[in-house]
Amino acid sequence: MRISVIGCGYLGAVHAACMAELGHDVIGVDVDQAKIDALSEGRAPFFEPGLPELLKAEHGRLRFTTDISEVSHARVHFVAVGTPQLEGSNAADMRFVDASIDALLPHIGPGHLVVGKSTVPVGTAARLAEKVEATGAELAWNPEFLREGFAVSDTLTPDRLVYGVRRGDDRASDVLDEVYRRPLSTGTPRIITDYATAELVKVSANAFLATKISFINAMAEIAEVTGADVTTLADAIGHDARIGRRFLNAGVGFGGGCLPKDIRAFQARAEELGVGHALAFLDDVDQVNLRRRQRVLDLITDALGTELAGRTVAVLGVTFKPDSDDVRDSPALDIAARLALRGVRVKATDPEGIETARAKVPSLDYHPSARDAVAGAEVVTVLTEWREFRELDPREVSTWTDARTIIDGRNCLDAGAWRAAGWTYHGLGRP
Ligand SMILES: NC(=O)c1ccc[n+]([C@@H]2O[C@H](COP(=O)([O-])OP(=O)(O)OC[C@H]3O[C@@H](n4cnc5c(N)ncnc54)[C@H](O)[C@@H]3O)[C@@H](O)[C@H]2O)c1
Ligand SMILES: O=c1ccn([C@@H]2O[C@H](COP(=O)(O)OP(=O)(O)O[C@H]3O[C@H](CO)[C@@H](O)[C@H](O)[C@H]3O)[C@@H](O)[C@H]2O)c(=O)[nH]1
Repeated sequence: MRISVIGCGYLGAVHAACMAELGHDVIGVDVDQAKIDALSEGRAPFFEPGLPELLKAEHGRLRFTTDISEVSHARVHFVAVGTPQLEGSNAADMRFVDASIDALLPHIGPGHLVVGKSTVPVGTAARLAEKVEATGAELAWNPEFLREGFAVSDTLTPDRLVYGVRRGDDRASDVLDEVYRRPLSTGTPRIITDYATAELVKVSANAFLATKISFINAMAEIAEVTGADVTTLADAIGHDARIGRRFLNAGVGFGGGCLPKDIRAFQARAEELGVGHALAFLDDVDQVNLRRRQRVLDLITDALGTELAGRTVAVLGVTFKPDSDDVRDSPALDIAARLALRGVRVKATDPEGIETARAKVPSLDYHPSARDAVAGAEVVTVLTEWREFRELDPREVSTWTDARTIIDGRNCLDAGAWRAAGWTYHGLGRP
């Protein structure tokens, strides 16, 4: 099929490359010239495992452009532009979705299907359908559930596909079935529903995941005043199949370009709809999450005293999660930036996130390796659980620095091994 993908960021670039991998002819469009230049040269504009390989092996089926008129050759148009949090509000900023749909309209007509992938407030698809249908084209909403770090495999082998279509629009579902023929042939569940349900599936999934993380982080707060260990608690409750162990890792909490802004936008939309009370708990989910960042700052103050100016702290990991260079709403980078604001010399490192972090928080002292970052530090913190930090040998780290206080913001280290090597170990929600 001939496909266009409008918006080539973390979602769109992966989607475009994966659609080519599935055998489709794909044109990716973005307004960001630098991104398009990189993609056109076969370079991934951000770090995502597996994406460079797909960009190289595109078999002549993948092109990128800033010229939206080139989409007229395609028949299926995925919209994957950003929906960030509006400044000064919890709501989603819909400017990019609206602008991309307006830009598409002159180039589509009967036989074209526009497919929204961006995460949007419920009601968006119904609003946009009027514009799209006025050209003779159709609209579907096909929310995306990929995780950064696993974006390629999540797109090629999704755990489910959701199509939001106009009631009775079999053609839109048939076209999407054709697009996703390969994953469907391996038994991927597919749910065909209306626009509102599809939009809500997406934000409710993220709200549930955020709630699960904040639940365990709330237990961490209780563990901290009772001497209990939240990691053992998570293992124990996780054995109950109704609860499950995944997404019960207590630590500095959730960040990224999705969960934080999505739970806020969901609340904002519920308020607009007059049912804000139904999602009032998401405010607590957000607050529990943000308190975990303060907890790390408190542990550092406990170790160094309240006068932090002039002290030196090593921060291992600045991205919002491992295997990504994404620092959007990163708890790690937020903690580092708040330390720097208090006059701390923050020696930060990250396997892939130094440049993205530097662009946002230039005031940190960035280093290429953990060894360089910990040298001269008085406290060492691990704030993103990259494998190379999880596997640090505490005896070796002891030869790089005089520091003997380690704060494990992701509960990802072997506490016993660090203590045995002479370190004072602090996890989150652990004795
Ligand atoms: N990142 C993820 O893991 C992920 C997963 C599922 C869903 N989503 C959702 O997908 C959407 C995109 O997220 P992202 O992380 O890829 O954001 P992003 O900021 O990385 O990418 C958005 C891209 O859209 C481009 N853009 C903006 N206006 C445009 C226009 N008018 N025409 C063409 N391109 C335009 C931007 O230049 C940018 O490259 C959001 O709604 C997000 O919530 C993201
Ligand atoms: O037990 C856990 C699990 C995750 N996290 C944190 O939660 C955040 C989000 O993690 P994850 O959900 O793996 O990353 P994303 O790539 O942001 O993916 C989420 O957001 C995407 C965009 O909407 C969705 O498509 C995905 O399904 C959804 O998992 C990260 O900061 C993690 O460190 C925890 O603190 N504890």
